[in-house]
Amino acid sequence: MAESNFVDYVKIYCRSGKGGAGSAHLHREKFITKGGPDGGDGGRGGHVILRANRNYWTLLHLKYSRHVYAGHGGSGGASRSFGKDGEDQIIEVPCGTVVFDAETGEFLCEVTEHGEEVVLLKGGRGGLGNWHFRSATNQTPRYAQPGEPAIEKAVIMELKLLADVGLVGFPNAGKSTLLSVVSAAKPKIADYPFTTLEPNLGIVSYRDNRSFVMADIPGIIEGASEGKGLGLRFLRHIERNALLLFMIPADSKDIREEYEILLNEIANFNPELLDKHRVLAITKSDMLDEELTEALKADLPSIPYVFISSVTGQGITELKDILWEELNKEDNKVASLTHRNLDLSHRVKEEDELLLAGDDDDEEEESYEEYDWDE
Ligand SMILES: Nc1nc2c(ncn2[C@@H]2O[C@H](COP(=O)(O)OP(=O)(O)OP(=O)(O)O)[C@@H](O)[C@H]2O)c(=O)[nH]1
Ligand SMILES: [Mg+2]
Repeated sequence: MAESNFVDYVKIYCRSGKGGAGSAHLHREKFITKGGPDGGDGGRGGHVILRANRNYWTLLHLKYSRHVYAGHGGSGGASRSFGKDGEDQIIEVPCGTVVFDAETGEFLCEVTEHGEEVVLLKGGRGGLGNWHFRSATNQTPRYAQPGEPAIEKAVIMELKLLADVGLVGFPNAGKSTLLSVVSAAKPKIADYPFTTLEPNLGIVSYRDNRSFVMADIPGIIEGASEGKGLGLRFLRHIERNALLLFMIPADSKDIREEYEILLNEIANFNPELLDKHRVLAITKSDMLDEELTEALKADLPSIPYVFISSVTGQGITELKDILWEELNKEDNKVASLTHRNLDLSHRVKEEDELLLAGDDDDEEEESYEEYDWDE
């Protein structure tokens, strides 16, 4: 298989900048040999900052930037001159990026709104120059604070697509076909299971220039929660959707049973998914006549439903109406954000270990702890 452009997982080694050292300079002039202390403060070390940018849709641009180093703060100088602040490093990511500690799997932060910024690693504070340490007993202190040390951390970034409607269904149910008729997206469509191997997003335009986002994900089969088929890895992309659209073909052996299986699989992945509003689309309804349609209606799950055909266009407008109505219900305004600690162990590759092992840089340790910054 060709290498995918859809990157929803990267591991990056980040380091903030250390604070610049304060200066211990003593003032000197032609006729003043022992002037007062005039050492300036060190500059702040650069932060590593995460910023959401809606122009990115994947983490592909970060795939090969395995190290991100912010600049160190400059040292303070004579005449109370300040050291320069270290340069911040800004990592631009798509909205919906979640960051975990690569070693512990602990949730660190996430950004959802365009332009939202989070300081991932704080730069070290600059040390105070000796000028600050004058006292009645010591007019010429010869010490100054070192800068605060840098922070280093390997992080894992994961992308959770932000869509309003997530499509849930067995392979071949017609999910991608629907997306292709209601949006400009051009997902691959074929008459065999598992055509879709990675999520597709499409913008569905609705009346009066309104729109919503639909996510087409790979099909789910019974046993997916135990790893069958493509497993449930892609289900995290519907964790934050406001609404789940179940898609079951009209020629399904048993619509109700298929619905129960799907429900069960997603509940195994994350029970919170059951809190979401659900709508059922019976797809490929062009294969039905009126009599069959009525017969099927008699035994459907009790959620809003609509018979659709992506081929003839039957029910598509009605479907959009139902989706829009459900999306805008009072209790459905914000999709709940889940911060579960994902088990990342299966995704850490050997090369990542090598990458981490090679990162020891032997910088001299400064005895920073002696200084109580909060005093
Ligand atoms: N008759 C009919 N066939 C349809 C309709 N929608 C989709 N199909 C056919 O069903 C097959 C599967 O469609 P896809 O859209 O690829 O199905 P999918 O749910 O995305 O499948 P996976 O990606 O494998 O999970 C294709 O051969 C489509 O042409 C429909 O409304 N009517
Ligand atoms: Mg598909």
